[in-house]
Amino acid sequence: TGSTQPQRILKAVQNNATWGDAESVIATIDNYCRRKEWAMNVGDDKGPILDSVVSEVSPKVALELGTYCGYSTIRIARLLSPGSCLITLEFNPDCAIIARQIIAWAGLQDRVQLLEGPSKDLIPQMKESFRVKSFDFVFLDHWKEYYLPDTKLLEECGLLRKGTVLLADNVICPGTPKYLEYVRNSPRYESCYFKSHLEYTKVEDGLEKSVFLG
Ligand SMILES: O=C(CSCCNC(=O)c1cc(-c2ccc(F)cc2)cc(O)c1O)c1ccc(O)c(O)c1
Ligand SMILES: [Mg+2]
Repeated sequence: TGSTQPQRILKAVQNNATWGDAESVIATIDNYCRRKEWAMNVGDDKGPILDSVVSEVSPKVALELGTYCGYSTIRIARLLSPGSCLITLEFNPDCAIIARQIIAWAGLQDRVQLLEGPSKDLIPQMKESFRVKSFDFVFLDHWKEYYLPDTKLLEECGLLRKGTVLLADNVICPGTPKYLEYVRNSPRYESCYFKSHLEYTKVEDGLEKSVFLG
């Protein structure tokens, strides 16, 4: 029984990053995944685009779908102003265990709430159980075929407001054709594409930014 990839990423962080230093955690994970083993983090090519959108929105309440090891969780949380919070949903308990430790290593546990379970079950609980009025920013990075149903669920649950920004990873690779078609053709969204590359590779990928118009 060998180690899992999330366990190896955590070990790299514990061995190389500075406790409480989010930048060193991000750099450590990028170096590890570029040199040792590829992993599905948003990475250091798409990451700065994510950073610029988060900084522009400066959300008070943000949502991430798909935590994995917490790499993009940390990229987002390190840019939040005090008093703001990021809720991140992960369905895989083994990933959640690792992500909590990596988020803590970065010193960001006070701004992040990691919830375990399927997004389709957790999203309808946001208002009552987690006292969310609406989200200012949503980062979609979970199962690619769930982007569209979960976006519709967020709309139906009244969790999007005029101006909410959705940012979707992997719209080219692996691809999210149904989601793209929806946000690019719906009169309720203003969408634009940021061309980049699949993490740690030269393959094309990109982020789609979609503003909910209400
Ligand atoms: O995959 C999942 C479901 S959630 C992750 C969704 N994200 C992706 O699938 C995802 C995939 C790719 C990608 C993969 C192979 C390629 F050849 C090219 C691209 C890139 C990304 O940036 C992504 O975000 C999951 C299942 C069981 C578990 O045990 C668990 O830990 C995770
Ligand atoms: Mg991704």
